[in-house]
Amino acid sequence: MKKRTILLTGGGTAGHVSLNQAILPELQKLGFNVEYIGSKDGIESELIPETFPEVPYHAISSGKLRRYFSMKNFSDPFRVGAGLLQALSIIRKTKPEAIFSKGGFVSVPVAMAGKMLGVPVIIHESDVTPGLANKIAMPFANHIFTVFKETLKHVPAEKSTCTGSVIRSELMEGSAEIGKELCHFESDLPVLMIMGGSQGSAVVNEAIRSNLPALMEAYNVIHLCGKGNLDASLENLPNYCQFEYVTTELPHLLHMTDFVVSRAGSNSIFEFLALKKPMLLIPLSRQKSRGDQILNAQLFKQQGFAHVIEEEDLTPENFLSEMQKLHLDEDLLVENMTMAEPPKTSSEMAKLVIAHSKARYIKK
Ligand SMILES: CC(=O)N[C@H]1[C@@H](OP(=O)(O)OP(=O)(O)OC[C@H]2O[C@@H](n3ccc(=O)[nH]c3=O)[C@H](O)[C@@H]2O)O[C@H](CO)[C@@H](O)[C@@H]1O
Repeated sequence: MKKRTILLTGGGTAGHVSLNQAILPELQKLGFNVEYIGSKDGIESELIPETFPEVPYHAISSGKLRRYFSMKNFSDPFRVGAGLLQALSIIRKTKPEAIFSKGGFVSVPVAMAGKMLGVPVIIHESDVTPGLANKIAMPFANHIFTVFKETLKHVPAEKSTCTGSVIRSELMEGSAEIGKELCHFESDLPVLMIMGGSQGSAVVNEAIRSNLPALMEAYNVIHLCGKGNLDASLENLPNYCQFEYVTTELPHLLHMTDFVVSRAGSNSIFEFLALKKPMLLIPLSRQKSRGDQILNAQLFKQQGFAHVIEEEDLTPENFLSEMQKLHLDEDLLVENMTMAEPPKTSSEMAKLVIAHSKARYIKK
């Protein structure tokens, strides 16, 4: 019997791909054929074929939907239109039971095409306030899942459920020993991981590198600095290890980490919470975003999971004093995180997706 198909979509940044990476193998275990619709050159076009070479990857045209003026605002609607035609053709061929959309601009024409062809569309929103792509796609959705319960105020309540976070299972299974081999640290100092989101952050990189001598006295530093941001002059330092972007290494690096400094993208911060890593968050500012990371970070601070410093308040001097405060608060932060609601497993999330698809029964 031919396997039933689930179509996944989402991309642009890893934050719009990582949940798809988590549930994809679980959907396969449940007996479904999984196919992916992504953009031609977004991060998903690398991550999905690399991790799941057996999964058909359909690249479609996508255009950015901007809230500001750009000459591309005139050409991008045509790209979105082309993406819609391509998505319609892929959906007609694959006849999916459901489309699961993790957001990002590429997902908008896919959700629209799903609605036009009567395929259930399920959207996932991981930030407190919905991103522009998800906002546009919401009318086409049959159901919306949110990570934060506060998000339910910003989405149509009658077709939305808060599921909490979902963590890729491999992140829970790292080995600190392998992490140590990857970094070649020579001392036993505590390990500080820096993550500037999936793309790296110039502001976070500057805060770290301008304080490197002081930081290296207190920590072994793992710096995930983003594509194109390696600094050749910092190679071969004994307590500093920089990577552009890590994939299979991440679980091991996380397991050897004692403290984290990070942007406040939803996926990252829930991963640190699940692994109980005391974190100092530097959310993306309102000048550069809709302020979603500020809200994510504030909710984590209110629950006692994180310390937060806003980008505008960050100076080389107060960064070091914030690190000292984080260190002093370590036990309390870990205690609070231990009491947090555990994340959903990828398998539970995959079953929720199926529960909202045409296929309402699952192979036992
Ligand atoms: C600039 C921007 O638009 N940022 C948004 C984007 O962030 P971004 O793409 O940075 O998303 P998140 O922080 O949510 O997730 C990043 C993901 O990348 C992974 N990772 C990161 C670095 C690395 O080297 N290897 C690796 O695997 C993390 O483990 C995590 O799973 O999506 C988030 C979720 O919608 C939003 O909250 C952010 O505001």
